[in-house]
Amino acid sequence: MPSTKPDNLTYLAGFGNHFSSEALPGALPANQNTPQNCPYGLYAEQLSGTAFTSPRQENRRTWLYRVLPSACHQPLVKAPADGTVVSPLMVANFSGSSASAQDGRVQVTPTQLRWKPFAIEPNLAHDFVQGLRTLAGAGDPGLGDGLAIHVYCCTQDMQQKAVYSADGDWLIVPQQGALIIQTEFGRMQVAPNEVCVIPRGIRYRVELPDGPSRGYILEVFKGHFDLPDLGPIGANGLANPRDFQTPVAAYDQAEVHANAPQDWQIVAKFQGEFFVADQDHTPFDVVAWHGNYVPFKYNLAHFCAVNSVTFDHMDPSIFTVLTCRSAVPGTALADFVIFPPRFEVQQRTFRPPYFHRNVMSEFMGIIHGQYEAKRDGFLPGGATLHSTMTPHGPDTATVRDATARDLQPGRVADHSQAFMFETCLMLKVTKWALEDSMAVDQNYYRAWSNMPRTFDPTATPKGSSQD
Ligand SMILES: O=C(O)Cc1cc(O)ccc1O
Ligand SMILES: [Fe+2]
Repeated sequence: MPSTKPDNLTYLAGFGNHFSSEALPGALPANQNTPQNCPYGLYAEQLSGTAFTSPRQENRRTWLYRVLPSACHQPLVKAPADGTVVSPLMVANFSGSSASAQDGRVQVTPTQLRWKPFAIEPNLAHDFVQGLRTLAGAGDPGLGDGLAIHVYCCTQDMQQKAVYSADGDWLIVPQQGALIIQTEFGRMQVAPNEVCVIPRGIRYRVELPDGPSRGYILEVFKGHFDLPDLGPIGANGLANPRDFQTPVAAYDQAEVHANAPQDWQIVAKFQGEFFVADQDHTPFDVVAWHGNYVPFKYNLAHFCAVNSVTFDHMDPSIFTVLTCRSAVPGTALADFVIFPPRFEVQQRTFRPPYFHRNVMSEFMGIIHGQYEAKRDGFLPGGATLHSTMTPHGPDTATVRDATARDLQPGRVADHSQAFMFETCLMLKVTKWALEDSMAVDQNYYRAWSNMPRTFDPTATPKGSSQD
C-alpha cells in the first residue's frame, strides 16, 4: 500500500556523489573544511565512514557544520532493560557456539524456516527503537565482521530521541506504513516499495505518518552498501545511480532559533547493546554539510530489470539492488535482491525459481503481493530463511502449474515485491524469532509435500529444441 502522504521533500540525486547542502546560504566554509571560525559561528565536525587512509575510491566522510559539537552530551549509560526507551530484543553478538552465544538468545538450525507476518501489537505504544527485534545474524560487530537481520513493528513517533548504530549501516525496508526519517543530514520519507540506508554513526529519529508500521532491516557490521558491478550488462541498468536520493540540510529551526533548548535522548547501539545519553539541545542542529558519507533512499519501482529473453531461469543475482562486498571478489557479505513485476518470455523453460541448495544463506521477505515460487503461506510482513545448503525451491502447486502451462510471454510478480537478503555467512537465529514471536510456521515443510513423481524410465526423451 502506498503512503497516505505524498513525498514533498527535496532531495539531492545520485549514488556515491560528493554532495554539498546548506540550510542557510554561505553556511559551508569556502575552500576549506576547518576555518578558525566557521560561518554563522557553527562548529565543524567530521564523520568518517572509512579509515582516514582508505583508498580514495572507497574513502567516505562528511563534514558537518553544526550549532554544537555532537560530543556535548551526558555520559552514555546502559539503556534500561525494561523496554521503556529501547527494545530489549536486539541481539548482535552471534559468535561462539549456539549454547554460549548471548546466554542462549541465539540458536542454530539448518531447517527451512517460514514466519507468519510479525504482529504489530496496536495496544503497545512502541516507537521505532522500542519496536525492533533481531531475527538472525552472524559474526560480531566488535570484530567488524558479520551482519544482523531485524524487523520493526511500531505504533508511535519517536519523540525527543535520536538513535545511531555504531555497529554498522542499516538498510531499512518498510513493509507497512511510510517512515519520515529526520537525520542529521535532513529529512527523508521512505514508503513501502522504497528502501533507505542509514550509514553507521548517523543519528536519526523516525515518525510514522501512516500509523502502525512494520518493516525489515539488514545491518552490516563491515563495509558499506554499494551498487553491484554490471559486467557485460554495460553502463546502465538495474539500480541506476541517478535514482538514489539524499536529504538536503535541515535543522530544528524552531528550537534553535527560539534559543529554547529542549531535553533530548541519544540512543547508541554499540556492540549489540543499547546505551543512552541525555543532552540539553537537539542533535538535529546541522546547518550545512558536504561529503560522500550520507543517508539515501531508493524507489524499487525505478529498478531496471535485466533477464533472459531466450530460455532458462537466470540466477537471482541479476536483480541485485545493493551489495555489501566481502574481501572475496564476487562473494557478498550481503546482497539486497528484489523480485520485481516484469515480463517473462523464456521458451522451453521451467520459469519459476529452480530447486537448489546454496552455499549462501537466503533470508526473504515480501513487501506486498505474492512470491512467484510460493502459492500460499509466504505473506507480506512474514519471512523465510533457507540457510547454507538447506534445500528449497518452488512449492508443489507452483511446480504443477509451471510444468503444464502454455509458455506465452506474460507478466510475473505483478502487484508484488518480494526481496532477499543473501549472505555468505551462516546465520544463527534468535530465540525470539524461533519461539517468543510465535510466528514460526510449523507447516512450512509441507510446501513440498505431494510433489508429483513424474520419472518414467521408458519415456522417449524429447531433449530441448531451438525455437
Ligand atoms: O530461493 C529463492 O526463492 C530465491 C531464488 C530465486 C530465484 O529466482 C533463483 C534462485 C533463488 O535462490
Ligand atoms: Fe534460493
